[in-house]
Amino acid sequence: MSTSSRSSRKYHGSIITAEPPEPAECGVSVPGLGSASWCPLGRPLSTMTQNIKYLGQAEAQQIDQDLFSEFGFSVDQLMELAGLSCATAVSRVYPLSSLLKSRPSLLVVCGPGNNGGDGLVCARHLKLFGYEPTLLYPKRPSHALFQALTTQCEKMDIPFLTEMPEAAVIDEAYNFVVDAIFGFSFKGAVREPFGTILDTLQKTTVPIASIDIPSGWDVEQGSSDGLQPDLLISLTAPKKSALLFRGRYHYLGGRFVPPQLERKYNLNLPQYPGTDCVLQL
Ligand SMILES: NC(=O)C1=CN([C@@H]2O[C@H](COP(=O)(O)OP(=O)(O)OC[C@H]3O[C@@H](n4cnc5c(N)ncnc54)[C@H](OP(=O)(O)O)[C@@H]3O)[C@@H](O)[C@H]2O)[C@@H](O)CC1
Ligand SMILES: [K+]
Repeated sequence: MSTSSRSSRKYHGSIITAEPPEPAECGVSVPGLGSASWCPLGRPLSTMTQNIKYLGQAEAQQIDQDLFSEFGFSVDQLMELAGLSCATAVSRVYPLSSLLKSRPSLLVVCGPGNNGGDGLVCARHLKLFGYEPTLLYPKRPSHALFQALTTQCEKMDIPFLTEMPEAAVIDEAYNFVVDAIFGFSFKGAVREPFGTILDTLQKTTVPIASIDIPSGWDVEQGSSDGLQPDLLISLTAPKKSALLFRGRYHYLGGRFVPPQLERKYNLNLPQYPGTDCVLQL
């Protein structure tokens, strides 16, 4: 199991990036973010983002409900924006020009809920951005939305695997993995087939980009021996477990929160730059 820490994880044969800066090197002024300060867990927080609210599981689910009921959004509307944010963050962190493998290949692993739906949307946008995603979608809900998202990916010639490859095969074939298995509704011990899938992901050495929450982590408490993604894309607002994230890149996405809802939950969201749909925290 690769429970590598922020500073020790090495990525083999995939991405050209410098080693992440040690925390001491992060405590400097970051262009565009103002001067950084430190949270109790030792992660730098810019003055712009240090008041951002980290959500508990119930609160994240309540906000989700409010968006759909009180504020009148549909799931597919928000999922499209969430998935686009994820594809945008991924392309910023792993630009096509940085990939070492001859093809810009990546694996997207999707779970049975809306986090998996975000993964399907993300894969579709990454394909439009010039990447070559492959999907693994082992447990597909019968809901029409997920069937439509699957059809859209099939029609864009995104291949679907029938089973999870071995870790060594993933390292060989893909530049990185997008983890869209579980989001803020994950609870309890991991059930199959996702236990085996997560075990395999932990053995890979290519970078992992997790959508909303590193899959398998408790939404509030995290998981000290679980997945350690390189990139985390928090959607709407980060969840409490994000305070324990030790990867190199933390982005915020899902720029669809109405100001009235932001005020209701005191989210204190940072201002997205210009028209960007993502923001690096
Ligand atoms: N408002 C927002 O911010 C927006 C949020 N969005 C996204 O939605 C995500 C939340 O989606 P969600 O509520 O569908 O939950 P999520 O975690 O994907 O899946 C839960 C499913 O997983 C399963 N399962 C659970 N525990 C398990 C276990 N231990 N072991 C095995 N399986 C387990 C269980 O399925 P079951 O097994 O019951 O079929 C359950 O139904 C959120 O994180 C964000 O990515 C955007 O799309 C739009 C705007
Ligand atoms: K995830």
